[in-house]
Amino acid sequence: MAVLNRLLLRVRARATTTSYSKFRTFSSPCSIANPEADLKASSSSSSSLLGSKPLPLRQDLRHPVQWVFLGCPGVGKGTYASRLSKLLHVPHIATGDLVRDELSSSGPLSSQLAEIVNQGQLVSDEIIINLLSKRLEAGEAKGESGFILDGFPRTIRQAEILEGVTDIDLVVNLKLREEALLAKCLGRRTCSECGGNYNVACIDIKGEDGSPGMYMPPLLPPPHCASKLITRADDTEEVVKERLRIYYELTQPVEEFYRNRGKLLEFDLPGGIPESWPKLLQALHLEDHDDKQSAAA
Ligand SMILES: Nc1ncnc2c1ncn2[C@@H]1O[C@H](COP(=O)(O)OP(=O)(O)O)[C@@H](O)[C@H]1O
Repeated sequence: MAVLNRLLLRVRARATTTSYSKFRTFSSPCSIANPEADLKASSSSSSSLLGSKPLPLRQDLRHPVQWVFLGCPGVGKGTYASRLSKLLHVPHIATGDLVRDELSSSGPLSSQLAEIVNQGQLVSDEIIINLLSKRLEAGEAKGESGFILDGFPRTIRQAEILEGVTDIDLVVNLKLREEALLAKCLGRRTCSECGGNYNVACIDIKGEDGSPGMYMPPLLPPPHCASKLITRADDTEEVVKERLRIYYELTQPVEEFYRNRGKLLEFDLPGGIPESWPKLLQALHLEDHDDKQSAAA
């Protein structure tokens, strides 16, 4: 990660340069252990890797992973990325959190960011790379290595920048039925004291015309958080719809970018956390991982 950060800093310094290919200087320490076995395993799960290259799964977990989580607003990227980061002992770096931290500070960017974020727009690549570099720098000082990125890259340009500075091992594309996304965003709550994330939405989609139903129970806060819940300013119906529109326009092409490189793992969430978590672990070949209970805590 130290190298990634140094390279991102160089990108930051040259934010106006259009070609980033010159920053491609090293490859990931992670290796593919058994792509053929992985191909078989994945064809029997709810996930699929549609790229032309062998599956980049079952990597050597003695090395820290370098993963990216993609998915629409409300799909649960933060929830699953954070659980996996505990399991794999790598930092979960969510650019949305970095933006919100900056927003709540009295820093010079704060009011400029508020306007952009509260309209559901993306902030500039320059600002995001700046925030990401700072976060990586701080992590490096603490001895962090590897990462699970959530919310970055969000545009083809960001994906090209990232591809130019490091080797991403795997991109997990979380997918959830469209009907559930808006409700999930509108139901999101955070405890203003402990930062715990909850969801008060109860998703109950009835199966019809051969399509299966889906039930996602609310994730309710414990009593000591219940009176301290806050809602994100950008989780209003109008803004969520705009964020979804922007996702389809600017971020969905990033799926194709990684699919073409054989790095994309498509994972359809079958329901709530109790149903989805074990299946996700299975798709990632982590079902036997020693620490999986602690990650769920
Ligand atoms: N990689 C990024 N590029 C540009 N803007 C970003 C990026 N990551 C986060 N943001 C800004 O932060 C906001 C919140 O991000 P996030 O929490 O990831 O939202 P979501 O729930 O829509 O996935 C985004 O709507 C956007 O304004």
